[in-house]
Amino acid sequence: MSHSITKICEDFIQELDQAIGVQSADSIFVLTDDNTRKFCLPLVLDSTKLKDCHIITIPSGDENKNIDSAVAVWKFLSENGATRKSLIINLGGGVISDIGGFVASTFKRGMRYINVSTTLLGAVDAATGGKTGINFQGLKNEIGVFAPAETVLINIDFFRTLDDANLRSGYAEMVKHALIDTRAEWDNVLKYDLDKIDFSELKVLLDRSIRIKERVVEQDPYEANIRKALNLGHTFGHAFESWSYKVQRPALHGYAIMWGLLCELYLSFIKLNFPKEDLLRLKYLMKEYYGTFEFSCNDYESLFELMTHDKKNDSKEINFTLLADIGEIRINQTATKDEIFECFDFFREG
Ligand SMILES: NC(=O)c1ccc[n+]([C@@H]2O[C@H](COP(=O)([O-])OP(=O)(O)OC[C@H]3O[C@@H](n4cnc5c(N)ncnc54)[C@H](O)[C@@H]3O)[C@@H](O)[C@H]2O)c1
Ligand SMILES: O=C(O)C(=O)C[C@@H](O)[C@H](O)[C@H](O)COP(=O)(O)O
Ligand SMILES: [Zn+2]
Repeated sequence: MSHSITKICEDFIQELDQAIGVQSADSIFVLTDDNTRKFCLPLVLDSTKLKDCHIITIPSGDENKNIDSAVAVWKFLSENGATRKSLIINLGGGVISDIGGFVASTFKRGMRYINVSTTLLGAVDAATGGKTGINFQGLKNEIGVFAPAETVLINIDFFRTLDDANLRSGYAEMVKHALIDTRAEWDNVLKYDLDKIDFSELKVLLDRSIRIKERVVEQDPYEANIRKALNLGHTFGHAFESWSYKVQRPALHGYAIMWGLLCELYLSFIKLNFPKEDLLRLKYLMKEYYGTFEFSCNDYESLFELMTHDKKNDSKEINFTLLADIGEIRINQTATKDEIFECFDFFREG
């Protein structure tokens, strides 16, 4: 699998025109959700390359990252003459790039796609690296394929219409990237002031954060080994996220991952001696900006059951990526049910 370079654009329309131009597509489909149709599409349509494009819109939100949305997009492509030489432009956050990438890579066994990431989370993480897919039966990304975008374009200006919650959600994946990288990057990311969003500072951090992901994906595109580092926080995090929809208290992906990171750094602390002061720094950040997720000990079994579906698992054991220190990645770690429940206790202690 070859990897595209993710670009933070200086002149977005010029870069978009160029990215579309090199594809020589026979027709172009722009996939949006309700919000990106309203906030982002008008700017994108300034591209002369898009004057005859088809626009497909699906409802926003992770609850719509499902087979019904995929079917709606496949149907639209089929009824509007899409061929293998057509191009999809995914204009949106992680939900749009995950579904759009999945639909593109399966329609007629594969058409090309470009991600134009309009959320911080999409820009720092989801749009890059070729993981595509949909949720299924209450499980995150249960169905999907690895299929990279031709190009990933980021226009920081799109982030200006994001609310604080979605900025924080994206920042959580930047925290994850810093944790698997270096202490210097961890310090830099923690210094960023979430109370006063400065977009030019964010751009510098974002660029470095994307490169952390790109370096990992380059080494192991199909997650056979080191790419599992990018899943730090997700064994617990995806269980929290799935559970949040079950109990009708939906949590944004990045919030669930921040909660998952706290549990997994605690597990790292008890099993690998991860530094307590860094665990507490993360706990402080979480409490200040992400709040907590309420559940009781009666819910432990259900959360545990969700963790048994993690894609990193290869037997009856649950697979974690843990850290011995900042940047000291230990993949393929396991934990007993008692240890996992101890993490839930620690999380609920507040
Ligand atoms: N494939 C991967 O490697 C990968 C990595 C991380 C996360 N993900 C997936 O990404 C998804 C989360 O991504 P997300 O946080 O971008 O979610 P999202 O795509 O749902 O976007 C969040 C919200 O912001 C709205 N929005 C998007 N752009 C906007 C803009 N510019 N202005 C105003 N509103 C805007 C959306 O409509 C939505 O309501 C999850 O499904 C997660 O599983 C995938
Ligand atoms: O790119 C990766 O690899 C990741 O794990 C990035 C994660 O942030 C992302 O949430 C991903 O979708 C999780 O994948 P999954 O394989 O655990 O479903
Ligand atoms: Zn994630």
